[in-house]
Amino acid sequence: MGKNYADLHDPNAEYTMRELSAETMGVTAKRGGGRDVEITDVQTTMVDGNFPWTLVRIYTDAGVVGTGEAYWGAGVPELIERMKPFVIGENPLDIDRLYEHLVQKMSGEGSVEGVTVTAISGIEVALHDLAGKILDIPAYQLLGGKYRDKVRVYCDCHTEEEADPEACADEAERVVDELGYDALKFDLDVPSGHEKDRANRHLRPGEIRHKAEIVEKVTERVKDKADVAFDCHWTFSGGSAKRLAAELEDYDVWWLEDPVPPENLDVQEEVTKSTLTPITVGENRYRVTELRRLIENQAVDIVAPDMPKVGGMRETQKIADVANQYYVPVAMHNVSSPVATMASAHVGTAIPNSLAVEYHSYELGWWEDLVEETVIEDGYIEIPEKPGLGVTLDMDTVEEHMVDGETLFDEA
Ligand SMILES: O=C(O)C(=O)C[C@H](O)[C@H](O)CO
Repeated sequence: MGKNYADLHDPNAEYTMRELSAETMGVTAKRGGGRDVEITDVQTTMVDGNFPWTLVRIYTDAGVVGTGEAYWGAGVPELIERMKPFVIGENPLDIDRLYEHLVQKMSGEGSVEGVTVTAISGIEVALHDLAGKILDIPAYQLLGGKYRDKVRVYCDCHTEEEADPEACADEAERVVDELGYDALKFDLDVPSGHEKDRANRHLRPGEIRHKAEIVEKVTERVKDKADVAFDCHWTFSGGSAKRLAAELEDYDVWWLEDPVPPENLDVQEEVTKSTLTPITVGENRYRVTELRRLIENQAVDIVAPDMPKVGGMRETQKIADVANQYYVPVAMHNVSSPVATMASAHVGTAIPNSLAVEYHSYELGWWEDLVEETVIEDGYIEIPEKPGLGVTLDMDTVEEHMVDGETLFDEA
C-alpha cells in the first residue's frame, strides 16, 4: 500500500479560532451570473522537466477546471493533498479569503515560509485560472488590468564550459542572435581553479579576477544588444561579495544576484549599500512579510520573488506594491513550466515596476510543448486575451513526461 500523508492528524488545522471558511464566515449570499460555483476536487501531477514541476488542477461543479503550478520540490503534492478538504465546497472566486484560510489552517505545519507556502501558491495560481474562466476574463484583469501588452523575458544561459569566459560570451551571442532574447543571465558562482577551499565563502583575488573576466567578455560581446545579469546563488561572505560587486562596477551589469546567503538581512543590506552594481535578491524569501523587510531596509536594488513559491499571484503583486513605494523594480525569478511562467507574466503586466520574467528551460527542447499555445516569442510573452491564464495543458506531453508513479489528471 502506498503512503498516505493526506489524513495525518494536525490539531492546528482541525481547529483554529480564526476559521475563514465560507460557512464560519457566513459567506452565503447568492451570486448572480453563474458565479455560484463550488470546488469539487484538487489534483496534482508532477512532470519531470528540467525541474520537477508540480501542476495543480482545481475542479468545480460547474465543469470548469483551473490549472496552476507550484514551484518544484518534494512534499508539495502531499501538502496540496492535505489542504484539499479546506477548499472543497468553497467558491473559487474568493481567492483572497481562500489564501488566508489556507495560510491560517497550515500555520502549525509552517505557512510562514517554505514548502507549505509553495503548495499554497500552486493552489492560488489555479484559482486565478479558474476565476478568470468563470468570469470570462484574462487573469491579469483580476489583478487590476494591464500596464503592457508584452512582458519581457530573460533567458537563463548555460554552457558546458561555464568557467570559460569566451565560451560564455559565445553562448550569450548565440542566445541573442539565434534565439532572439535581449535579456540574459549567467551563473557567476563557477569554480575558477583558484579556489583553496570551497566552503569558507571567501573569494581570493584570482577568483574575483576570473569572475570579472566572465562579466567583461559576456557584456562586451552583446553590448547594446542585450542586458546581462549574473547569479551567485547565495555563496559568498559579505566582504567577498562587496569586493566582487565593486570590481564589477566597471562593466554593464544588469544585476548581480544573491551574492550572499539570504538569511542575514544586515549583511545583505551592507553589501547592497556598498556598491553601484545593482543587487538582486528574493527567490529564497517567502510572502510579503519577508520581502517587505528586504525592500524597506533598502537591502535590494531589484527584487526577485518566485511567484509560484513566494505565495502566488496576488502575493507577488503585494510585494510589487511595497517595492514600488521604494521605486524598486521586480524581476520575477522563474524555473517553472509554461503554466506558472504565463501566470508570472500576468502579474508582470499588472504591476508598474515589472522588469522581466525569467525563462530557465531553453535547453529542454519540449518546454513549449507542455501547452497548446505559444508562450515566449522573440524574448517576450504576449499576454493572452483568453479567459484565465490563457494556456491549455497538452495532456499527451504531460503524460509523456510525468514523474514515474504519477497519475494523469482526470478529464474536466
Ligand atoms: O535561475 C535562478 O536564478 C536560480 O537560482 C535557479 C536555481 O538553480 C534554482 O532556483 C534553485 O532551485
